[in-house]
Amino acid sequence: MEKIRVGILGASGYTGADAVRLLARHPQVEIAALTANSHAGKPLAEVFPHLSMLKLPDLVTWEEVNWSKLDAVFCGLPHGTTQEITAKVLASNPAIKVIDMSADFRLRDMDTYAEWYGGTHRAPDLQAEAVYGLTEHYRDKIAGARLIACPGCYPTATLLSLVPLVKAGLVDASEIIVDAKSGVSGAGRGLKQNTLFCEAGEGISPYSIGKHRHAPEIEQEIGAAAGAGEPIAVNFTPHLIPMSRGELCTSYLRLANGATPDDLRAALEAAYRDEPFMLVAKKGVMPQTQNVRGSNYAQFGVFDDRIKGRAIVVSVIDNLVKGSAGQAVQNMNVAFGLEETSGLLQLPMFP
Ligand SMILES: NC(=O)C1=CN([C@@H]2O[C@H](COP(=O)(O)OP(=O)(O)OC[C@H]3O[C@@H](n4cnc5c(N)ncnc54)[C@H](OP(=O)(O)O)[C@@H]3O)[C@@H](O)[C@H]2O)C=CC1
Ligand SMILES: CC(=O)N[C@@H](CCC(=O)OP(=O)(O)O)C(=O)O
Repeated sequence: MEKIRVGILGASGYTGADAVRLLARHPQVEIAALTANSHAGKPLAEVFPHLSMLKLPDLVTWEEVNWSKLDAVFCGLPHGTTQEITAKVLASNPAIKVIDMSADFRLRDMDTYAEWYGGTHRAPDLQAEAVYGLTEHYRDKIAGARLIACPGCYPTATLLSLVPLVKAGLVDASEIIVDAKSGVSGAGRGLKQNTLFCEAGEGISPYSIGKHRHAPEIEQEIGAAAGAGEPIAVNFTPHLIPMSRGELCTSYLRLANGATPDDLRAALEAAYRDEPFMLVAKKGVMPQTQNVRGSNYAQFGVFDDRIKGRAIVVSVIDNLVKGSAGQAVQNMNVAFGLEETSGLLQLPMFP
């Protein structure tokens, strides 16, 4: 079988670089193009010395890429920039499969997109075409898709733990509280004051309280799991914590239809029995980010709440792997009919 020729847009960023790291060892992939913005013209090894052992094309601007020579494109670009670039890529080569790691194509409702991303979408036809790339729950659609919108890292961690519970009617979808923590790489490589060592180290800080753009994304998918007409409300608060990668989301849930926390754990075990990357912790075992660091695994734990009728679910992922580049590679594998775990079986790094 001929190798899939892949281009990675935004290879000088964190998600792009992690896509390079994974795809460089993928047996069915050839990395044929890498793009950057301010770093265009450099070898990737100059930006990321940890990848210096790889033979790779130099970084170029996306305008310099010959799309006719590619089969798949991974986009690790800032949201807002991806929609126009994707429209040009697909106009130039309609056969390319685009696997987008940005937020540009995740929200299906145009008004919701405009409200949370500050304006009208500039490629509405593509937004309508895009398939939400939460692999474990949209595998059939991803298999036939040309444009895959990979979920945000927080929605990935949250939805993987909650969708099976909502689908089974075990929790009240109108009262979900998600308390989320992310390592600093979640904010990208660009310089931002709050991610400086002096400001992010030695402390933990919430941000976007009550108004983070991942809340409507999580609600969209909880709504899809609950079914039309069901009331949905997700309270979502993210925090920045001083570690480079990893994400932990704690969901506080009201039980429904007489369910117990043990029923929730059993539902997750049943939903994910045959899933290669989903780990449901045994009763009493605490999920922690170190258990999945550097890997495409997600781990979930279900706990009793002291308060009757409630339960607490904890999920962990690596934001740059299952939360972006790894899930993107998993989606490419599904879209091209490859073994879904291909290139993704690295074990977590510990300590
Ligand atoms: N970090 C994370 O954990 C996650 C991020 N995401 C999403 O993935 C996308 C990329 O994130 P991340 O890798 O963290 O971001 P980074 O800031 O680390 O990287 C952004 C990349 O985009 C390039 N770029 C910036 N502006 C432009 C432009 N106008 N035109 C073309 N290229 C441009 C940069 O090039 P250069 O450096 O050369 O200027 C760089 O390669 C974002 O949409 C983010 O929201 C999704 C899930 C998780
Ligand atoms: C720590 C941090 O800043 N995280 C980012 C989320 C990163 C991500 O997965 O989301 P998108 O792909 O939607 O950007 C944030 O809260 O905006």
